[in-house]
Order: sequence, then structure tokens, then C-alpha cells
Amino acid sequence: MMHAIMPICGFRDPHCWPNSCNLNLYEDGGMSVGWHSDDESLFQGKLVDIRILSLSLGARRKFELRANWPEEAESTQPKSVMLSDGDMMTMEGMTQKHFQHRVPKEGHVDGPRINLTWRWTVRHTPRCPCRGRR
Ligand SMILES: O=C(O)CCC(=O)C(=O)O
Ligand SMILES: [Fe+2]
Repeated sequence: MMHAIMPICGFRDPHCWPNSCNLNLYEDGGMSVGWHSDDESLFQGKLVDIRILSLSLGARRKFELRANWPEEAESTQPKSVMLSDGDMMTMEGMTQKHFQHRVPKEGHVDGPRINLTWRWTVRHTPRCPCRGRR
């Protein structure tokens, strides 16, 4: 799958490809993911400019983004985008520091959706077998 997707995203050299992938299955519109930032320390997204590449497959679902600062989040509406089968979306720069995102419940959606997010793990634990590789 990466051989098909990464060149389209501008990553021709496999050495530059993401080294981790997270897969979420939403069986229907009753399944969701709440407000969060992808701020795990292994990706360093709160500290440095990072990229997350997201592929959506299956049912069309709403993806929302809001400010990560309580005052601003209360005074502004979340931004939303509909993600359809085959759509690629990226979160770049300091998105994980300044924004939160979610996939809300949508009762009328009855089909499954799979979301893959490719990321670059940059901070490895001492026991991680990938430590020392890029
Ligand atoms: O399903 C999506 O589009 C987003 C998933 C997500 O936010 C995550 O896996 O961290
Ligand atoms: Fe996320």
C-alpha cells in the first residue's frame, strides 16, 4: 500500500517514508474518536514541525478541528471536512500543538470506515528495536 500511496504524497525514496502506521476501524457511525491531539512524545508533535498522512477508506465521515486553547475553542466554531473513500488528508506543522481533532458520532452512517495514519516516530524508548534506525 505504501508503494502506491507514498509517491503520490511526494515521498519517492522509501528511506524517507513514515515508520509507523495507526489503523482505526469505525464499524458504523456509532463509533467515534473524541477531541485529542496526536501529541505522543514519540512523534514530538508538540515541539517540532511534523507531518501526519491520513488515508480514509469506506464510509464518508466528518473530521473536525478546533483550537487547542480553551478560550479560543469556546469562542470559535470547529472547522469540519468530510472525508470520503480514498481521500488523503495531512496534518502538518504545529497542528498537534495548536489544534485538537475528532471524528464525531454520526447516527445516520451505517457502513464501516477505515482510517490509516502514517507518522514518523522520532523518539524511541531505550528498548525499542527501531532505535538507532531512522
Ligand atoms: O479517523 C480519523 O480520520 C482520525 C483518527 C485519529 O485522529 C487518530 O488515529 O489519531
Ligand atoms: Fe488523531
